[in-house]
Amino acid sequence: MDSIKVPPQKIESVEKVLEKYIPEDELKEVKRILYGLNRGQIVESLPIPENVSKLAQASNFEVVSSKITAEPEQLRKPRIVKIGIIQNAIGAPTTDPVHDQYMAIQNKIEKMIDAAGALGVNVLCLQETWHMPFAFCTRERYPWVEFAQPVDGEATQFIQRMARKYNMVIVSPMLERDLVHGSTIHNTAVVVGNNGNIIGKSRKNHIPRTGDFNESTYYMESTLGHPVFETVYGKIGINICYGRHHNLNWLAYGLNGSEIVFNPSATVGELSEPMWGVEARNAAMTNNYFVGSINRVGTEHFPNEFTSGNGKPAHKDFGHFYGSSYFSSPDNCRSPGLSRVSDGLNVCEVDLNLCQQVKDKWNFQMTGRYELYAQFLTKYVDPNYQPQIIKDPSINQHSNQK
Ligand SMILES: NC(=O)NCCC(=O)O
Repeated sequence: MDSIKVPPQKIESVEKVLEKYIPEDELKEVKRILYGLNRGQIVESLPIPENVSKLAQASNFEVVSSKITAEPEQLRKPRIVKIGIIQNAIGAPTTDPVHDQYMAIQNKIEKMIDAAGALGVNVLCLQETWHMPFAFCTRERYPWVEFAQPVDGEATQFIQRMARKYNMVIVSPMLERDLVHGSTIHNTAVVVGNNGNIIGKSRKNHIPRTGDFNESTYYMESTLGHPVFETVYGKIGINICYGRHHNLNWLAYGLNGSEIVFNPSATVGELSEPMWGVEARNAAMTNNYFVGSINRVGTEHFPNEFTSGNGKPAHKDFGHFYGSSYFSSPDNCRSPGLSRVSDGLNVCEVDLNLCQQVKDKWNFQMTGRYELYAQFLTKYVDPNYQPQIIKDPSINQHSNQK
């Protein structure tokens, strides 16, 4: 299909390139340096059962599975949770009728959730506004706003059915139309409990104003704070896409008690790919929770040209969404990633006890000096704030330093 074609020169993943060219013994060392160790070992990859492989092959998506463990404790049992993340291309051209496009994506997602169910996934998160193309580049209202749905609309009802079917908590990032507040639109994540109940919603805290990411044409920043959802499988926060560039945003989800933070995203190679493997890992390490980073995949072509005031010629696509969804662990290691070019399900079995164990080892919360920063930020947001700069008095005494 034209709208999701991937140019042949695109590499499938950095990992595949490393595995192809680096000899086995050196590869282990390269992986240790780049991906870290979990309790002294490279993160263990788990085999994919045949029924899941067959399903994935038939529906053309990749499945990756791994395991991150914690030390056994005397007083607490292990808290083993299987976390899943799904990345996908759109399912139909952006010129098709809105509801056909939605159904094409839902049909793909259903098979991937079936695979997650077969793997025993407990908590699953989909990509940012999973039920539509990421059309915000266009700044056109119609038909794109027609993809927006109320929190309890068709997309959520589908997710609720799947949650019940597999006893799974599912985070469903979607374009929400808030019927109670002037039918405004929001970039939202709905958290559906394992009984199919809607536990609540979180919204995107930071809206990008960069490149083609013209989302502020459609919706404003969240006013819901940093909610953390206590589910039967652990405490979950959702830091939607561009929020990953904001360290205080990650911090707040951590201070509210998250054990898993999802970062459902839509981002393109030219803009952010070197940041992708760094930001979430840093957040997991410094806040001592697991992070599931999800990026959509493929190139989405839109019918009309658009520009974004950045000097680029008018164009009809964002560029390539590079997928590469992966997990970061509180102990500095990370899981293997999904491909840069195809749909995929990444599953990681974790022991949530690791969060507390790493907190006790590094003491970042104890040494955090939050009162210092609270005072600083209070002063900083005062319009009369003066930056605390101590200038070298000798600077202007030298004629060559003006
Ligand atoms: N979806 C979104 O917020 N994208 C912004 C680009 C980025 O943060 O990489």
